[in-house]
Amino acid sequence: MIYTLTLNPAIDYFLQVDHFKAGELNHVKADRKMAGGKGINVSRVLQHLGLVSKCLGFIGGFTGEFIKGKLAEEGIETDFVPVDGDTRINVKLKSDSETEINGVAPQITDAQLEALFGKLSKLTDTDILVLSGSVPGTLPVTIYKDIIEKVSGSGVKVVADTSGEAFKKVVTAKPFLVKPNHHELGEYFGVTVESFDDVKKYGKKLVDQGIEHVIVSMGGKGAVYIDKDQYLFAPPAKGILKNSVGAGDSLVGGFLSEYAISGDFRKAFRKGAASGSATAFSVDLCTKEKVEEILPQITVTNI
Ligand SMILES: Nc1ncnc2c1ncn2[C@@H]1O[C@H](COP(=O)(O)OP(=O)(O)OP(=O)(O)O)[C@@H](O)[C@H]1O
Ligand SMILES: O=P(O)(O)OC[C@@]1(O)O[C@H](CO)[C@@H](O)[C@@H]1O
Repeated sequence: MIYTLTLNPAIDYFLQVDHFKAGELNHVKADRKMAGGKGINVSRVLQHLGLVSKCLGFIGGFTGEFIKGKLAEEGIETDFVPVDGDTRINVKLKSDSETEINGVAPQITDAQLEALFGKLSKLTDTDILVLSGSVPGTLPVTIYKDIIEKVSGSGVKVVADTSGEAFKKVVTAKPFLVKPNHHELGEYFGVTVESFDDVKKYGKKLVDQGIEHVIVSMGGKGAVYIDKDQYLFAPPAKGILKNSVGAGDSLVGGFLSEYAISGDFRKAFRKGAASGSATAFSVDLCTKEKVEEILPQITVTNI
């Protein structure tokens, strides 16, 4: 079973405003509320691509009820730890440019954290655990590292997709796979990562630190896969950008949808890249039909 852990889920509140002006009254032309948070997005993509997964994490309040309802409507399994406060709302403002304002997490108590550890202790070597997104302020920034250390005896494969300090800490626990974007990779090493050579150089440094598989996503420039033997490039598909929110999660979801079945990294990387582009060209996260339409455009090459 694939488990996704979203410590900090959100309602993603998309607002369309014509020519947004800061400091003035703006009227919304259209809006949309989605169940969001990186791990939840991975589970939704897996569901769209025909794979079962289970969402773990902390959820609370009226916003949490909304998210649970949306996931139930889609038939996605969940096993959240309830918390007292309201799960956050993240504003995704689409106007002449895209602006994101991500909300603040509710309080998480020691007992609630223990309840999560209890669930994670049941995972086995046939499972994959995806750790995705930001860490709520009331949890230690080492939490993903702590989780990997706690589950390491079980043989569960851990995928990590986070940023900032949490990424720095989780890397030291050597997850099976990490998926930074090129900005996050640069931030980790204190450099600017722009070119493919930069991505290869710094991605390989993560492999040398003991991470078996590294995927660096580069938005509209595609993605690079690195392990100890090879560098692979997946180009972006051609299309009209509708929504970049969740493209990275779709890459992870698409990758796992193939890897969990065939164990073939090259095929999985291709499917992940197609899924990322499919989401970029969709209003919501990618569908199976959209991914299949895009797959022929993605030829993975050794670079
Ligand atoms: N404009 C685009 N055109 C084509 N493909 C895209 C575009 N944007 C993203 N993709 C595809 O999706 C993948 C993931 O995108 P990106 O690098 O933006 O992820 P991210 O920064 O982790 O995003 P998020 O955090 O919003 O999920 C890219 O590697 C690429 O394959
Ligand atoms: O604040 P975090 O946890 O880093 O990111 C959360 C988030 O921006 O990431 C997802 C897209 O990847 C959205 O669904 C969600 O709003």
